[in-house]
Amino acid sequence: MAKGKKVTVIGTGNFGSTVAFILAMNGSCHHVMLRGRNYDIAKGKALDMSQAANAARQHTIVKAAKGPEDMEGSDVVIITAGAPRTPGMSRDDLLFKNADIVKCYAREIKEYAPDAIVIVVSNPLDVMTYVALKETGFPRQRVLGMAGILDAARMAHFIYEKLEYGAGQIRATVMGGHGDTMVPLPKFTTVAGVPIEDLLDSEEIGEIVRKTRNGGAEIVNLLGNGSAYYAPAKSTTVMVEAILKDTNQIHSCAIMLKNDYGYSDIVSGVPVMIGAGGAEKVINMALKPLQQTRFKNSVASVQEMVDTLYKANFFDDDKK
Ligand SMILES: NC(=O)c1ccc[n+]([C@@H]2O[C@H](COP(=O)([O-])OP(=O)(O)OC[C@H]3O[C@@H](n4cnc5c(N)ncnc54)[C@H](O)[C@@H]3O)[C@@H](O)[C@H]2O)c1
Repeated sequence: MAKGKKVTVIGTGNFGSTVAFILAMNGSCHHVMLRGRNYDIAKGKALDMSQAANAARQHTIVKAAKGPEDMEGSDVVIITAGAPRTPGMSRDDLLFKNADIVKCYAREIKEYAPDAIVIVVSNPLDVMTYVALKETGFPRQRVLGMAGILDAARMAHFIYEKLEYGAGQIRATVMGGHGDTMVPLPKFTTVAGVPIEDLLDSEEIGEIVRKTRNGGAEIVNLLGNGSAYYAPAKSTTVMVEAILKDTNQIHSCAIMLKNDYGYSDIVSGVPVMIGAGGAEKVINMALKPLQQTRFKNSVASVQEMVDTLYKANFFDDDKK
């Protein structure tokens, strides 16, 4: 009998719990394994979600992992564990703290789920994806970061706010790193196939681009404690389902670049065809000179953080 699909979610905070819940509600896979620091909390959430799956008439069973060995047989592993930035903590402090967390879980994945496709969501996203790739030693096809789908969804929302029509029909495209230097691409954005450049003037589009870049921070400021998780979690499950269903659809994801857009050995967000093998293909689009410059700046900001890790001898294999 063919085995059912299994997805492990590492981290049972807001993001991890919501990802697991959506997978259970959609019946996206047979098993969801929740791996958290506190087994009782993971178990309580797993029971709650399994019971919700029954209410939703879905077959998905959610379980709590007692240890890393419970990741065995995972088709997909999602890393959501990450410490929040606390008062007095510098950006670099957070970088090292989360890099340590991702390193630790990446090594567990390498040992216990060596065939899995890894999706990283912990921030700073592009650097954490880089760390997961280096520490698992997996091919780049099997280590992806989630950000572009979320950033595109945010851009689509702000376009809808401006137009007041077309909700659900807006296809936005965002490239580059997940942060202030992300590159929203109005040129590749449409409403039911109509280019937004035909529907909005350049000032309106500029405002949408600024709002998209600030989309995460806006929610952080409103919540006062913690960051967004509904749209991020939904965006992550889009990637998981593309893998499990082998859709070969194109989504913007963070991936190690290999002669893509003129860059290599650095992670950034680009359009990727996702299927059963993970990133089946990177799609190289023709960018305008201004878009090329913005993408270059975005790559440079990720490179700076990666260089900080190398300078501190963070990687055991410290030859770059
Ligand atoms: N990629 C994106 O677009 C995106 C969007 C939103 C949030 N995020 C990131 O996702 C991550 C999780 O967000 P959240 O809202 O779930 O946060 P949260 O605070 O609700 O949960 C964090 C989780 O990480 C675990 N954790 C914290 N420190 C740990 C440590 N030292 N070792 C092991 N586990 C540890 C916690 O136990 C908890 O399960 C954060 O890094 C956040 O910045 C990314």
